[in-house]
Amino acid sequence: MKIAITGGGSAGHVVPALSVATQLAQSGNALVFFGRDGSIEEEYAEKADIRFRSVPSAGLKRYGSWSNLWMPFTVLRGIGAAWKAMRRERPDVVFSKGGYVTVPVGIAAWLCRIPVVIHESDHSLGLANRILARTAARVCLSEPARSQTPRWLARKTVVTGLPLRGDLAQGNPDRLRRQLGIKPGAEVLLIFCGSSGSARVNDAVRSQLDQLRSRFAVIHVCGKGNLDPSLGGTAGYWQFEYLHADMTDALWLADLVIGRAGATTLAELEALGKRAVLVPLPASVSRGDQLVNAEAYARRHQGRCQVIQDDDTLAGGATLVAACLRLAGAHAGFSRPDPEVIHQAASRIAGETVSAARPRRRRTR
Ligand SMILES: CC(=O)N[C@H]1[C@@H](OP(=O)(O)OP(=O)(O)OC[C@H]2O[C@@H](n3ccc(=O)[nH]c3=O)[C@H](O)[C@@H]2O)O[C@H](CO)[C@@H](O)[C@@H]1O
Repeated sequence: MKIAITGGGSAGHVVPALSVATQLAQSGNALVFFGRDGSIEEEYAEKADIRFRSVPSAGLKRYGSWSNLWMPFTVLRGIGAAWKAMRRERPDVVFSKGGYVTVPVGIAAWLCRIPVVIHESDHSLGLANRILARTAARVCLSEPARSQTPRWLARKTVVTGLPLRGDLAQGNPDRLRRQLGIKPGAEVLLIFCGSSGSARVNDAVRSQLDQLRSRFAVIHVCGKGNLDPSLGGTAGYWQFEYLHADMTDALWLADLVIGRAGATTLAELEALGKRAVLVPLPASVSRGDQLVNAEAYARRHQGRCQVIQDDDTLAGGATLVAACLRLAGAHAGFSRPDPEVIHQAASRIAGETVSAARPRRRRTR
């Protein structure tokens, strides 16, 4: 069977999309990835050796931008490009993980009568998924989204869970510890804010670096273009723009994590039983899903998670340090994840995708 995968804009969509893709490839399906040129999804598809088709797309900027005026035209151009590519590729089904690039791809698939299976990770459907849900053959949900889904969708929803990164069960923290030269027994603080980093959290961390270094070995993943060269060589502090293959080892190695509250990140922290200080993305620049994610996570992990708002309290970083120190002594409770559990959601979604495929008609010459 040939299956098209789409999803992108940020690793929170791309990492789970690739976990599903891996399951589909392992059962012998041919894959093609639809995403934006020069995007994070293209980078990941290339690394996974999946053929890539580029589709122009644009998302709605929530903070009122002139570029919103062009957005409908770009999406129309994207639908045209995706339609042409669909006609050429003739996939049997499309799996769509979310992100604005999925809108033109999903609409083109619908025009070509190719079934689309979508997945939502957050508590409520994102804008792209809200658009595609009407025509989708199936809507897969991670557990939290179940109660928030509109009734008219119930007929085609399936609770599958959130597909975790495929290598999450195979962390090798000692390898990374040795590579960085972190002393055995040192408490490790990992800071990463989703896939793109956060200038505000970076500033808060760097303004309190001495305090943090006095207690932790600090691994700071700060996002593209956010390295601070003046801090290069600082003892007990390692900065990275982004971690690819090393990400799982870093998650395993961490005793405590400072992060945003993207659903994919939280699912990883939960699977590994990590303590966390969460700074959810505020509603002023998002639909507010991270605020709900963070609150629910903190409720489930009382005493092991603290939520700090991304407002004036974050500035200066003192609250961040206080939260880290408070959680530093908490019970570690690292859980070695069961590989079967790690792959469960991805394999369920792969199953849903295959079963939603249209029956192949014999080609007439
Ligand atoms: C700004 C925005 O729209 N954020 C959304 C986006 O999150 P976003 O893509 O920012 O991030 P998530 O936190 O959900 O996931 C990040 C993923 O990137 C990986 N990673 C991160 C840094 C790094 O250096 N290397 C690396 O591999 C993490 O391990 C994780 O798998 O999708 C999520 C899942 O739908 C949503 O909940 C978020 O609200």
